[in-house]
Amino acid sequence: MGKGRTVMEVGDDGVAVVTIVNPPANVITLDVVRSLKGNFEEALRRNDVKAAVLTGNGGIFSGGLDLSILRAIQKKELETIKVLFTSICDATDIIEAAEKPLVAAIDGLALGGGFEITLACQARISTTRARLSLPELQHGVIPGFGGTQRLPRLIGLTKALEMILVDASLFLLCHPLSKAIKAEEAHQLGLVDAVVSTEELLSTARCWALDICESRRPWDRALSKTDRLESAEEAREILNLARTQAQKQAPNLKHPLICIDVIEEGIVSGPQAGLQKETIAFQELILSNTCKRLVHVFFSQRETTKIPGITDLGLIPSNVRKVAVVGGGLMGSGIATAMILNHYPVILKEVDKKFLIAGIDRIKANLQSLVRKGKMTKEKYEKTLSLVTGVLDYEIFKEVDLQVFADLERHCPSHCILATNTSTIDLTLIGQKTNCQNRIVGAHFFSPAHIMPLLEIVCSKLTSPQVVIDLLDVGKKIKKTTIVVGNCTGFAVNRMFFPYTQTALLLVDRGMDVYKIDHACKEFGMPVGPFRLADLVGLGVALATGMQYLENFPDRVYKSMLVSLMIEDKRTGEASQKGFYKYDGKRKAIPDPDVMKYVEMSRSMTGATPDPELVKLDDEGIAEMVFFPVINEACRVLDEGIAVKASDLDIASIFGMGFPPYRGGIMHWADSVGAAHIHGKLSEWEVKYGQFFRPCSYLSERAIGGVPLSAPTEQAKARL
Ligand SMILES: C[C@H](O)CC(=O)SCCNC(=O)CCNC(=O)[C@H](O)C(C)(C)COP(=O)(O)OP(=O)(O)OC[C@H]1O[C@@H](n2cnc3c(N)ncnc32)[C@H](O)[C@@H]1OP(=O)(O)O
Repeated sequence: MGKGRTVMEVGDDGVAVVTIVNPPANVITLDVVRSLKGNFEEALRRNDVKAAVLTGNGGIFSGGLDLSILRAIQKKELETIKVLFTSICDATDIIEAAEKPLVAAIDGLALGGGFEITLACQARISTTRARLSLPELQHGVIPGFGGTQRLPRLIGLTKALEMILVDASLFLLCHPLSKAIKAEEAHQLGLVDAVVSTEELLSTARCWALDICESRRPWDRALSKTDRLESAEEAREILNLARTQAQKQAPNLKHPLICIDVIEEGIVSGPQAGLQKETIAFQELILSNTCKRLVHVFFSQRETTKIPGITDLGLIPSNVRKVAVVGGGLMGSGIATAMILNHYPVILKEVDKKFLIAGIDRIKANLQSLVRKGKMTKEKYEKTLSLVTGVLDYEIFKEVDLQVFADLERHCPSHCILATNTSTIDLTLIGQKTNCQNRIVGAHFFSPAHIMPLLEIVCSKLTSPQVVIDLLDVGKKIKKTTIVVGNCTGFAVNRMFFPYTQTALLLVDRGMDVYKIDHACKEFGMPVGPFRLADLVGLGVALATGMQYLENFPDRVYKSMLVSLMIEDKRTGEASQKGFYKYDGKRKAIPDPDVMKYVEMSRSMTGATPDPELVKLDDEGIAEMVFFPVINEACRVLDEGIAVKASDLDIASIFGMGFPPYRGGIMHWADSVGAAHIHGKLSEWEVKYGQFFRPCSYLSERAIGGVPLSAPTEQAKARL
């Protein structure tokens, strides 16, 4: 938080090069800002300095403001907020008002506050690998170092909004770089003045700075520019459209709307008024629950790869170079696509030619969809597809480093990792007939595997730490968020997911409307409700998973007949165009009154009587009933040691289940609601509706002891 610095070197040409040094990401801390300000003041004072260049050390310009500053402010550990803003405003004011030009030399990433500082410079030169982005909204804040005012003035309102707002329903799950502008595009937009090689970066920036100084190039001050701004009327229309979109995409979030108001203020009342409003809004937003939860998500996501007893052993990842995928069905082809998209050559093995062609066709379809969406060029398509080799035998398996399981021990080299994508089957059973249990690991992808961001790495007690390290490395290279979990039926994500549908089925048997439940879950922030989800994955899969759970956790499975009855009548979900909804062939889900027929049959078969109290529940009440059993199961997962820490379950729930990130993840949200309240409700429902709701001992003990559900076990024990 308080580390990092800038260093200044003055050359014989009269150019001072100021470099941000704060590895690994050159984040902006108070020390960096103070040092930056000190360097500029010195450069302005010195007679031997005519101009300055600002750059970052080690191939990255800056990863933006140090997010732990936000966390410290939220925990009230620090009174830095005013100091920080005064310093940064002073620094950008100095840059912008200076009589000596400052040119930004950008190599690699320039994100958030780091990028915003470059906008106050008189010019920006970048390398070809530069990527510029304003990911602040992903953290529940808005650009706070002048970005809301300078960016629209440099590239126009439409493009600036595109960069700042992203798709509000998706941005919370996106990688901060997913909407980053690449060097070439930045150049076309006029955001970057020249794109050069890494070797030429500093020399070009120095010359550019001197050229400005000697009036051979224009002296651009972003805040005084108006030529790229739309007319007042056009601006109003664009901003209103942005508001409508933001509200539609993320109705539970306020900060995208606040951001639009701040931008508008600058256009209506001028840049100084805009800057002032930006500072006030930024400071208020830091203390919002949304920001607190999203910052928690940022750090929790990075914590998932820190696993005691595995990642602290000093092991170095082996270089996995080639992957074999056995089976080209939906999952296999998705996994193969995820691999080739990230440059891994893949051998796809099938049992016969027909299946092999079908598997390759699925991969082609996955890639073609990216081409259609403009995310991949035709040339890249051919190159990517050429990384797949289809085979019908094991001849070339001797070359592979990682294969997605069958009992192939004898066909693969002795270092090969054998990874299974099973979502339920016990790993030790899978490896029973091999002599390499230490190389057997679960690589649980979520469908569609090339799109869903989570990879659950499942270890048995026999899996070697090296294998986990290697798979974590592959996971990072294929851009997945990874969580490492223990071995049990359903692992972490599916175990938490199961009660989601189960409670919904129970509620329907007790009188509630199918669509009311889905609606309440969507209002809560889930991408789809439990019934729409069941249609998506297929009712057959939902039933089979139910059977697995019945076998393994019979005490907490609610035995509804609804899904079986619908399957019997060939209502199997979206694939058959009817399930809990009817489908119009264009993926639109339409509520179907016919579903009531099955609901009534199910109610009479299970002997469940509608409960008038339940029928009256509002959206919030329904969400509690659906999610408290999910929390209960998450507590069991933690208690059994399947997950290492509560924050891993937060990440698993967000990236695997679609739990709204702005609620901080399942355990973080649970603690905000309070263990005592959750425990009280579950106990009440247990009495009314049966043992399905019985709170587990972990939850009961913590509720009684007043210990947060996400507190580490030792802390909990110490306090109990
Ligand atoms: C006032 C302003 O408008 C407000 C802001 O600037 S808000 C901040 C905007 N910046 C961002 O959102 C960028 C956040 N960072 C990232 O997206 C990614 O870390 C990155 C793309 C920079 C690098 O990714 P990658 O190479 O995969 O490395 P990653 O593991 O994520 O980060 C390396 C380390 O830097 C830390 N880090 C990176 N950016 C950070 C940031 N902005 N604040 C604090 N720590 C940060 C990470 O926590 C990690 O630390 P660790 O090794 O102790 O876990």
